[in-house]
Amino acid sequence: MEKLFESMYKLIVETSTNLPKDVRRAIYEAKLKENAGTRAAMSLATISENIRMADENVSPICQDTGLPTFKIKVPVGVNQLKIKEVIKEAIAKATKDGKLRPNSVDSLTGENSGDNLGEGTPVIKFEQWEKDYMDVRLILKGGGCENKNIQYSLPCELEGLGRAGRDLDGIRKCILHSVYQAQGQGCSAGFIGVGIGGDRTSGYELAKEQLFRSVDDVNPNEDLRKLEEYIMENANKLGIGTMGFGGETTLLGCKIGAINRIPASFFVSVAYNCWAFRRLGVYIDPESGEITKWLYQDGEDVDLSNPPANEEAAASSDSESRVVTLEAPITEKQIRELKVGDVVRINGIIYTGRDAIHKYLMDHDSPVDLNGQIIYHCGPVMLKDENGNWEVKAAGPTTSIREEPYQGDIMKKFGVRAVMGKGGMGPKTLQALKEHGGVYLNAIGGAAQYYAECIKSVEGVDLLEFGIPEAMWHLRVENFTAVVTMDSHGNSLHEDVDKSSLEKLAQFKEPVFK
Ligand SMILES: O=C(O)C[C@H](O)C(=O)O
Ligand code: SF4
Repeated sequence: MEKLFESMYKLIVETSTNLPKDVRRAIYEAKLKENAGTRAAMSLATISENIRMADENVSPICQDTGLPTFKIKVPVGVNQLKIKEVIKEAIAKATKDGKLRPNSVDSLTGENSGDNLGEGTPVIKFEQWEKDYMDVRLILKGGGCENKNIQYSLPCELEGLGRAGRDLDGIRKCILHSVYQAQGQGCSAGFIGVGIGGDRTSGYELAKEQLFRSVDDVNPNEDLRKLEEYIMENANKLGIGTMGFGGETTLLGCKIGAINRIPASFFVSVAYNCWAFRRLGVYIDPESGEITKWLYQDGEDVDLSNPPANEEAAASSDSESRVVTLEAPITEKQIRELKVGDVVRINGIIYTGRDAIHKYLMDHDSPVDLNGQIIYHCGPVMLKDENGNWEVKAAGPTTSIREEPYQGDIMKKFGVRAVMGKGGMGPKTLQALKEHGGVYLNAIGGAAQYYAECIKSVEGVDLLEFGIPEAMWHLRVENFTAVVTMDSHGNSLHEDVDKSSLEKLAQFKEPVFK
């Protein structure tokens, strides 16, 4: 198996940088459905451009590597311990090469291991089979969408939908609800894997297993096939859309599996995956360790640049949008002029800050003067070049709602005028934006290459002891584009989309599957 290391390294790099063909086709279909000039069309154009750039740069599609998870089938007698060792080496090398973000963090101390290895990381699961080759699959599922996974215990009461009973119709309601509750926070439009039955653990396992099905396969179980079709058709009527900006496509794929349960339990488990659905697979010759076939790469190759990604035209033809240039330090007057729907282009310095920084700033001084500044919720992939200078390899936004308990207080304490991330924030932040004079800017989640290109230099870093993703990076940007989705006048696009999608959800209250 002397070629196994090379094969595993290739699988990891391809999975992180090259979106599979079946996923590309689903995104292409979504693009065709959106009207030119809408925020959804503009976001999908950015996403498409990002996919192209990741390919070209052989760099991560999204900065979040997730918890790399391998599912491996081996012929009887193949040494699984050896395979595990080789995979770990390949993961460490891919991290060192900037193809993965160091993402393995000690849960108690917060220390980042730096190489994606540690207790429980990566996840490697084996099964034996009768075939004479190995099947190795890898999924890189990021944290934002992982946090939107949900498990229902039937019977239950669901917002908008009422009672969900222990039958196919109750399952239908849970799945629709799972899409509603994710809103844009898991970087919609998403793919869902649903597991019916099992216990809390095996139910989630089954849900994740569904994500390894090809997007365009057909469920062999007739009831589940009908349910998958129903969900695809109707979840897309919720109007959540790309990034939760509203639009025609909210869901790109739905795969459902069922296993037995015990009489007292009835779980419906949903694994939500963002549009950056990075999962690939290979067949491996167990003698040489060589790749004999790539999976998910059959079928038509779509051209995602078609229709062309003309963002400028899209932004200006949207009657709601004006384009405003921002450069810190920003005054309260400038901020109060911004309204939900405005497109901003940022030039100058922005500072990253995510979970560790927000917690830290609550009871410490800031290492830099944040008065009038912009905080970017982002945990980038960074590498040092041969001269010892930091280079940005990927830098899309992270889910902002995690900072909800801190954000308003921090803006007021330090005079921050704008925070940028994705998925929006809640009522506490909205209130603070109003009182203090601030805005929330929504960048396109997962567009890590697209934004990395807007970063012209790394001017400094503080609190690097928190690890690369959690440090405060000082970034000089040019034409960094985002949309105002919460303003200083009490308006929130996220609140509006949540409300209208809940109303739409209620239209699915009546039984469909008897
Ligand atoms: O950790 C990140 O960079 C982002 C995360 O995947 C998220 O969606 O919030
Ligand atoms: S930032 Fe968005 S696209 Fe990237 S892993 Fe998180 S949920 Fe997925």
